[in-house]
Amino acid sequence: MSKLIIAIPSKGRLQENTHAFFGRAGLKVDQPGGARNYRGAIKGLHNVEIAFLSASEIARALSEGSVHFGVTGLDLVEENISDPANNVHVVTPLGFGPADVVVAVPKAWIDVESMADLSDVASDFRSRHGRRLRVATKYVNLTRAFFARHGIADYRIVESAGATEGAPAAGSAELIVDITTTGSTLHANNLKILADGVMLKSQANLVASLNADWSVTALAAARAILDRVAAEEAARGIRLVKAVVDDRTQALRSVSKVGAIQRFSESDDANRVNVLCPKDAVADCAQLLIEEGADTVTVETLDYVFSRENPLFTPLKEKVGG
Ligand SMILES: Nc1ncnc2c1ncn2[C@@H]1O[C@H](COP(=O)(O)OP(=O)(O)OP(=O)(O)O)[C@@H](O)[C@H]1O
Ligand SMILES: O=P(O)(O)OC[C@H]1O[C@H](OP(=O)(O)OP(=O)(O)O)[C@H](O)[C@@H]1O
Ligand SMILES: [Mg+2]
Repeated sequence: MSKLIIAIPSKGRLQENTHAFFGRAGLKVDQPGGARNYRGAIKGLHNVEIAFLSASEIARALSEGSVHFGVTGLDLVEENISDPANNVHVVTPLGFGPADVVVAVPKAWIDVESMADLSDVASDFRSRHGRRLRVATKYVNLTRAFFARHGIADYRIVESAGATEGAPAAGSAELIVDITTTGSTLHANNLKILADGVMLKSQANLVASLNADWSVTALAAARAILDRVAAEEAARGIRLVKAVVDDRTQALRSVSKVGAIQRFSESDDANRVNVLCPKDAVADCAQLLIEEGADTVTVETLDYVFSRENPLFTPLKEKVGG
């Protein structure tokens, strides 16, 4: 029996939000011995083991199949995993860690605004200087693919491990490809993003490895985790709306137009309605119920909405067999 292994960021900007994400799903990540212990557990789930890794190590572990699930940035999935479509399955985006991978050039290049302009500069540069334009980046694979798509071949990649934005000023490259969120690092280094130079819009994702050992035990644990995650996700978009109306059947028909549905049959009071309503339609739903005779309509937020069909688990199960 092999446990389900989940890799979560041990440091960096995704760490805190990852703990919060599992917490919202009612899953408490335990790191016995504190931040220096690289193995942990989830309280109450005995067939789950947590591996604490850096965000880029998580992408590699998913690719190898040494972990079943990982939380990491889409940029790292696309950069560090060859043929991601056949090696990993993106379970769900997590709504945090937004960042764009972009092509940025010195602001002083006033007539370079697009990838087409850059293409011209690259050819000119080569004939004028007898060497190729240098692009500093750690996103080597993403850069190659993106530049090829724009027909740019006259360039050379200078691999950069950190402080990439400093490369043009330091003279080690002419332009860069890097990740940005607020843009303040680019701005501080007098760089601008090309108009069509956004290569990838990234955020943190829950990702499954297709190469891991998906034993019956691991798959059952995955289902338990994804049930909670899906239930929490569903609850965030839904409100419980309650009212007493003149005619329940007619009221339910009316609110079904805004997507509200009755989930529980009430035998006690023939005029009471309890409906689950999409969050954005709550005001319309309340209005319709008042038209159906309600004096008061109350709206409650929910912690979880569990369903027999799990939209996160079903596609995973299809991919890993089981
Ligand atoms: N402003 C940002 N800059 C860089 N990365 C960001 C930003 N916002 C979100 N991210 C995401 O966080 C991921 C990890 O970045 P972070 O710098 O936190 O990790 P790290 O601790 O440097 O990890 P590693 O040592 O593996 O590089 C990025 O790959 C990206 O997906
Ligand atoms: O657009 P901004 O909001 O300014 O953020 C972008 C910067 O943040 C990241 O560096 P990080 O701080 O992670 O340092 P690192 O390169 O050492 O990982 C990234 O590599 C950029 O340099
Ligand atoms: Mg970083």
